[in-house]
Amino acid sequence: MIQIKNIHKYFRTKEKVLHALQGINLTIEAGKVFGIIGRSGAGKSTLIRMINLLERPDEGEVIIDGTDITKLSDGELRRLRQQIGMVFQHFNLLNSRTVLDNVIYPMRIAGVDKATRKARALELLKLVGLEDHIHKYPRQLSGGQKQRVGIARALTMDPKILLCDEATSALDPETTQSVLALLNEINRTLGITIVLITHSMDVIRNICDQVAVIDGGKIVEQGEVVEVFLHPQHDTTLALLSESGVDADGWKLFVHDIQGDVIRLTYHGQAAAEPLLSQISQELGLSLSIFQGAVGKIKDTPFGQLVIVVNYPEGKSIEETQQKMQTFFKEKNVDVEVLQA
Ligand SMILES: Nc1ncnc2c1ncn2[C@@H]1O[C@H](COP(=O)(O)OP(=O)(O)OP(=O)(O)O)[C@@H](O)[C@H]1O
Repeated sequence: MIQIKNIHKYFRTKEKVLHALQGINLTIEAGKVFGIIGRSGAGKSTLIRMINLLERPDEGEVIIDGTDITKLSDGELRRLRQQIGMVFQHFNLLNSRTVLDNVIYPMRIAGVDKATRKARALELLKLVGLEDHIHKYPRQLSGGQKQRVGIARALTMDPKILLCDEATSALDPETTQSVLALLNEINRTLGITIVLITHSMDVIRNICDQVAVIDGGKIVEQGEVVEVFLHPQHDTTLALLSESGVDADGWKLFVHDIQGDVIRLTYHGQAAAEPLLSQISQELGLSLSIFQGAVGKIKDTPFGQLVIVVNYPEGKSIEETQQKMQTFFKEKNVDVEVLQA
């Protein structure tokens, strides 16, 4: 487990002092994929680099499996860093060395014997799907292939933690998907904790279990990805979601044409597979129209979010029908918000 406790970081330049991280607290459970999202300059890189102390905090603690790593000696820190792999946005490969040599390199520095390091490199290059490219040089590879080399290299010392610093930002959408799928597989099969930073909600939605939203050096929202996606609280989260096409307020465009109650239904898991709308409309004689909808997957969880307009049948108590509708959705674990009545 990684615990970041009340971290502060200041950058001092000639002109000013910048308070880049302002009291960050995070708990990252072992074996999870944890995403940190924020805009440019929010403090993401500074924060992720605290986890292997490439950046040192001015205040606060970074505790990994019970040890405050800010208190380690240089030798202890060197050993700890071997357990923390890192993947970079621009791959950071050695251009004059082959793919195989790039992966062997960190093991050579760590003093692993020749036969072991070659066998391990070949095994990892197979894992990332590059067994046919081992004698090529980085310039002969696509962006996605270069990142796969970066990932293989990060895994050489059997790390417990993999830090991904904007690992897919330089890649096109299709290649991004395949690299994220690889990271997902590594997390699942090897049980490695992954911490990634990104400015893309799609990356978070695809592979993260938990997310923290950082803005101006502070965490403004954090939680399970499903919760943060479906019930965002902070303006920054809403803005980031809206930029990635999840616009919770689109229905307002039609507000003047709407007659009836406007209701947002949010559901995930089992409820996504049930014909809830036809069931409730038949049971209570409701007239329902869908004004806005999003259905999809958040990591492995199917979800749906619908904005519907409800008109109640004549001759029955509206309050009673509303009550029955609320009870029905509650029993099905569907969250109901009345947006306009
Ligand atoms: N070594 C440094 N010296 C001075 N200021 C720095 C230094 N490193 C980062 N900063 C400043 O700290 C703030 C946070 O930077 P950081 O790189 O962590 O943000 P980020 O969210 O990763 O941004 P990006 O997405 O653009 O990489 C920024 O205002 C940045 O200019």
